[in-house]
Amino acid sequence: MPIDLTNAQTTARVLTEALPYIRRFAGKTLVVKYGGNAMKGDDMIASFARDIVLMKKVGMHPIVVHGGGPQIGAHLEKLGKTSRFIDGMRVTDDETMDVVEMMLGGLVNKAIVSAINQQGGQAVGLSGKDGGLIRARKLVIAGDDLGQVGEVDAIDPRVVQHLEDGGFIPVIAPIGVGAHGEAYNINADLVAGKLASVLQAEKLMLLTNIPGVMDKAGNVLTGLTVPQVQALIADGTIYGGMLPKIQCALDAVASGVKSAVIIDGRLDHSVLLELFTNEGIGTLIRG
Ligand SMILES: Nc1ncnc2c1ncn2[C@@H]1O[C@H](COP(=O)(O)OP(=O)(O)O)[C@@H](O)[C@H]1O
Ligand SMILES: CC(=O)N[C@@H](CCC(=O)OP(=O)(O)O)C(=O)O
Repeated sequence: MPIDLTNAQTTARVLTEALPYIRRFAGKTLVVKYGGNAMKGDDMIASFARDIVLMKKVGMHPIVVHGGGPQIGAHLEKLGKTSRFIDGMRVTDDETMDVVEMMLGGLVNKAIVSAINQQGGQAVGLSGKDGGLIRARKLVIAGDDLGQVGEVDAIDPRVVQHLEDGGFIPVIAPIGVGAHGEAYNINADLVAGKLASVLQAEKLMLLTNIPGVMDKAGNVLTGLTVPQVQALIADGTIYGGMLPKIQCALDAVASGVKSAVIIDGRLDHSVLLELFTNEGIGTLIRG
């Protein structure tokens, strides 16, 4: 339900409710993964950017990791190429890798950087190649060759920490660099999860195009423990693109990230509603 901030009483209530959360997260790093399905159109990106800038202004350290799967797909289509996916990963030949690098490192990254700067923030766009941020190796799945699809080998967070210290908001495209300087296409959820672990982030927020993890009847499961997630995977309630996402969330909380949340990034102010209200939104996973 949208909040009516033209009403003074509502505004006062919202601010009173938000204050303890602002204090709690001040000075803390939060990794926000912005999925390609939640960035459909300038208004959605502007709303996301407003939330990120507000986080920064009240003293948090948001770090954005973005996807762009649909945007890559649309461009490949223009070139007459259709993608094949194995376990949610786009099989990436050399030509596809060029498009991934152009779309993620270029167009999508700069659209987010620009939107944040428009809202009064100071964003800096990076790919995993910059400052040696993401070292990657080829992802090997038994029986299949995914081409230039990578997995994270190591993260060197220094460039991100320098940007944080300087008051900038890092915006990271999920491209890794291999031992010989070659580019790898990495699922953005994987990068966000690993970065959150390495930075020991307070929270990992995964913004997608569904209201949260749902049960078989379509109800959003607002809170999940690790054993509950395992049961939902085992009985097939969680499948497809949700599998790598939930796995990243589990890995992150297992490695010390306080919590991970899967929320609907298409909602106006989804990030603020999750962070600053008692109920929050989406599905929260704790260790
Ligand atoms: N139990 C579940 N609850 C919600 N979504 C699920 C579930 N199991 C599978 N999914 C699928 O996972 C999708 C989200 O993953 P994905 O499309 O990869 O997101 P993104 O592109 O934002 O990373 C949902 O749109 C839905 O189709
Ligand atoms: C290997 C692999 O599949 N990489 C993804 C990278 C982008 C991504 O993860 O984007 P979303 O978060 O919007 O899905 C791809 O090529 O689509």
